[in-house]
Amino acid sequence: MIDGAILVDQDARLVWSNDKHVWFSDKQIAMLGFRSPADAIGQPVERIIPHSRMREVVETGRSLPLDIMRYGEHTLLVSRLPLRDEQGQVIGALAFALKNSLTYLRPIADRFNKLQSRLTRVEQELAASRASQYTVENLIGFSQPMLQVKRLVRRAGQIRSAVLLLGETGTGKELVAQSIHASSDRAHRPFVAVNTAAIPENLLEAEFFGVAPGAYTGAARQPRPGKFQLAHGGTLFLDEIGDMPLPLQAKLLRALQEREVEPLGSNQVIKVDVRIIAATSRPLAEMVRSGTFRSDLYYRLNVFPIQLPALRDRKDDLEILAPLFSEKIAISLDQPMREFTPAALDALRQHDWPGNVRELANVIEQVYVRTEGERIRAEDFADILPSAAIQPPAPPDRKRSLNAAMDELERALILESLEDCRGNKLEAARRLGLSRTNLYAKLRKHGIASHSDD
Ligand SMILES: Nc1ncnc2c1ncn2[C@@H]1O[C@H](COP(=O)(O)OP(=O)(O)OP(=O)(O)O)[C@@H](O)[C@H]1O
Repeated sequence: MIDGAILVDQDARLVWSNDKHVWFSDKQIAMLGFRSPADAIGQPVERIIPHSRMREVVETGRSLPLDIMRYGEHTLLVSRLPLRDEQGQVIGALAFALKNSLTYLRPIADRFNKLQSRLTRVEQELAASRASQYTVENLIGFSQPMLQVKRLVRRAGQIRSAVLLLGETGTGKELVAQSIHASSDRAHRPFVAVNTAAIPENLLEAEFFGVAPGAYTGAARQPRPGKFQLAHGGTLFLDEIGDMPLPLQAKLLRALQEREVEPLGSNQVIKVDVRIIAATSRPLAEMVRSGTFRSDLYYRLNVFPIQLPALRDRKDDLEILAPLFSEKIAISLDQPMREFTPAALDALRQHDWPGNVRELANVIEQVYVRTEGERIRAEDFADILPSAAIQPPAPPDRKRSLNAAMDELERALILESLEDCRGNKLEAARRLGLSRTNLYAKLRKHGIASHSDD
């Protein structure tokens, strides 16, 4: 009866899978550089099945007995169960999948598909809407920093306190805010986002608190609700909170403390019940010290902070993010999907990604638009990524000896490799094509400090 079954250990690493592989295609396995599905054993489950919820099962100990999910072209009915030892400790989890080809599942699958298309229609109608579109499964990544973010997101969904999201531009702050809302008990209520930096200062107050009818010349006769009123019962996402002018910070603090707002031109207050998620890419704590951000508002918002990692600090995630964006972009451009050559993935790892995941998506889109070919190769990034690694090496200083130039290049390559492998010398040696002993000798030769003995 079972079309797919997998077993993971308590760290959500794949321990076993049956030989039907409904969750992943041969193509996917090849893309990850594996020779056969057996090579996937021991890998974090999200590396093979990016949207997997098995980690949630091992981390929470709760089963997800009935879930309908789409994997590639299949609609699967998935049951996930935690496995416990005699003391009741979770030691892993088991998942079974049934394809909808089974006749007796047809009615449920048909109903699901019908509901799904109805949902897609409604979602399209609500495109500019107040419902959040993303859940924690849309947060892609299995690196340690990202797994920690997912844990905090789930935790934030269970509490009602304010959340402060800190992270560089493009690290997924809005995506995380939507995921928190979607996993909270306010999920069926509005999610309203307001970007402080995008609104002219003189309009901010009206935007936040609304306008009473006839409040000023030209104001409409109907009252105009502010974002607080629109988010009533749900979540208000205050993006770029660090850009909020000081006078408005005082008014915002008052609204949060009193749980009421006063629309512009009105002398009446309106009760509001909103959960606040604020975000900024600015150093808010420093701004408090320099007096450009109110400390009382900061403490009010900083109840449950979540720091989103920069992409350069979780480069392992590139290998799943890049193919996922490639697939998304191929679909949106109506082109066949292009896989990455290993050298192309390596080129992505060399880049520092100041614009983070948003930049990655843009870069891949540019490759699709500017280049041709079945696969994405390292050369395709030549005019797009300013990374030194993909540029031709700088012309040598003719006055130096060949030996000095070679030494300098060797030192730079070793340092770069160590940085990419986060100091893991065994891995760095493998990438450089050196034996471990040889690498150690070169570290000594170049005076590169050896901090760890991995
Ligand atoms: N972990 C992730 N998994 C999948 N997609 C991601 C992830 N992080 C970011 N993205 C994608 O990157 C883009 C930028 O994300 P988002 O707008 O949430 O970033 P942000 O931190 O709010 O940026 P800004 O500070 O510039 O507003 C979006 O398309 C989002 O879907």
